[in-house]
Amino acid sequence: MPKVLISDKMDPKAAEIFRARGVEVDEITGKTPEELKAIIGEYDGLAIRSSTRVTQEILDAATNMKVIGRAGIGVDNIDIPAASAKGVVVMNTPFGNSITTAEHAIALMFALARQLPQADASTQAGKWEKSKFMGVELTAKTLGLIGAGNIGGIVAERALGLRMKVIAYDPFLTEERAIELGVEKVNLETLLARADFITLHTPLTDQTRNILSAENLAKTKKGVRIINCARGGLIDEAALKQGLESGHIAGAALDVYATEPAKENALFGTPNFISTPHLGASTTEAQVNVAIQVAEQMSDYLVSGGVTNALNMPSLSAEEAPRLKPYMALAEKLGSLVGQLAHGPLKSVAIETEGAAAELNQKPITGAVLAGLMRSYSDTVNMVNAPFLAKERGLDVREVRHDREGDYHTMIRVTVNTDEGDRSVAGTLFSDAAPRLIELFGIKVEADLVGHMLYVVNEDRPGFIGSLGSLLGEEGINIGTFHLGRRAAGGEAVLLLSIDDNAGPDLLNKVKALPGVKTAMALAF
Ligand SMILES: NC(=O)c1ccc[n+]([C@@H]2O[C@H](COP(=O)([O-])OP(=O)(O)OC[C@H]3O[C@@H](n4cnc5c(N)ncnc54)[C@H](O)[C@@H]3O)[C@@H](O)[C@H]2O)c1
Ligand SMILES: O=C(O)CC[C@@H](O)C(=O)O
Repeated sequence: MPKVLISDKMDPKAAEIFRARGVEVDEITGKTPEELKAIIGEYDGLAIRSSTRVTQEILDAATNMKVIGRAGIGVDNIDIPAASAKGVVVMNTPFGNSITTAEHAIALMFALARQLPQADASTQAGKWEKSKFMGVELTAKTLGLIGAGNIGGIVAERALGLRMKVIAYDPFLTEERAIELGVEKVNLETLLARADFITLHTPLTDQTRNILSAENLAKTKKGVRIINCARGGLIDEAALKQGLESGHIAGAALDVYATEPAKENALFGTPNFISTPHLGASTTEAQVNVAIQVAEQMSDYLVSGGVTNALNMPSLSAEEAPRLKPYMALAEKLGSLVGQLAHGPLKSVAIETEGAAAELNQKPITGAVLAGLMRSYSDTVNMVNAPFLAKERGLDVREVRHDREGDYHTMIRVTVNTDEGDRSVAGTLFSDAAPRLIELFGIKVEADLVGHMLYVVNEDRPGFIGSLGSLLGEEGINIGTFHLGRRAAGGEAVLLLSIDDNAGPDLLNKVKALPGVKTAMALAF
């Protein structure tokens, strides 16, 4: 039974779902990195929010880890390249807390416009400072969105309902989507110059880090109010403080900080500054949503191989997964066969599908071929990290889906190109869904690719099979299955034998010494 650790505070629904789906679960929160490292090796899955940092070190200790699920959106607390390199799927729940976070941004906008926290504190202190808290209306004001994805889009909708004018800077926002949202697409300079309120809704990337730098803050309209419910690091906090103190910036409300937890921050106590402790996603509804979603997604993956909302792997629904399973087994075996047989550095790989295989999601088939192919280079390769490894090695990967009807109801062909030219293998699924090789380097040969195998290329001449059989008998090697193919009578022939043990170098040398043998190799599947 797969085992998952929930290491951040999460709605109890998550554990309920894991258990109901046959996944064992431990909830252990508040561990230090060292403590987490000591226990993480036991688990196949890790479910987190934003407190647990999944670093290279944690991943190194996570020897059984298959999937990390983030109950939320931002994955900047996970070292995704390190997880990918280890073959660990990283998933998030991209929509479960969007409305809640958008509402928090709107709440902070109102709080800034009417200085609600300050007015509350003053009134409860018995001061009744009615004239001190003169606010501004939102109606007819311009809201500048930096980032108009899921959350930015919802904020825009709500702001339009408040009769604000919404302008958006987002290099990936199409004109069509901007029209659909009812926002005006502008460049950053224009947004800075025109917005009365600016709200940030981008991830933290190399492009967005410090997007509200000292220089950009200086370009904002005097009296601007700024809201950040996205990520700390998007705003230069020192420059923001200066802007608030000088009065150029009329107010700022932050939910997120460059360093979290922000138990201390230079902004605290600055006039017109409002602060919440990363509460954007903190509503009952959002936490139930993300807990359910993360547990369902992770269970699907651990139990049936379904992949949803993965950041380092193509999606594969839980319904598709069982249909694809035998094809992926075939694809992996073909990749492995050609990887073991091809000599020299691989330059490209083409994966062709025909018949039923061509109607399926191709990405998992490609991932499985690459995993098989790369196994010769890495013991830890799987479908998740194989495409990354292939890319790292500069391997050109091509998928071709054929419409044509072939001899088989379904077929996958894998062709690799090396210094020796193209080498191709093809396979099919028999009615029992068992993968079978049907062609090897242009020679028709039908074989199961299982366990230890001996691959021999020889000249097709009478008596050869007998002499090979005698040699194996003398060496005490038991033959399981025997598959034979030849290019033409008297031409090149291929033998694939399944044997009980690995063929060691001594045996291979003896096989190679038999008359007419061109190649002999041990294969393993
Ligand atoms: N405070 C919280 O508790 C909380 C809760 C949920 C999400 N978040 C954060 O909110 C952010 C937005 O989430 P989302 O679901 O809307 O993400 P999203 O991916 O749907 O949208 C992000 C948008 O940013 C845009 N973008 C990317 N690079 C940009 C750039 N250089 N300049 C301008 N725009 C750029 C993208 O095109 C996209 O439209 C994320 O960082 C997420 O982690 C915070
Ligand atoms: O889990 C949380 O409380 C914060 C989540 C939020 O930052 C996110 O990116 O989804």
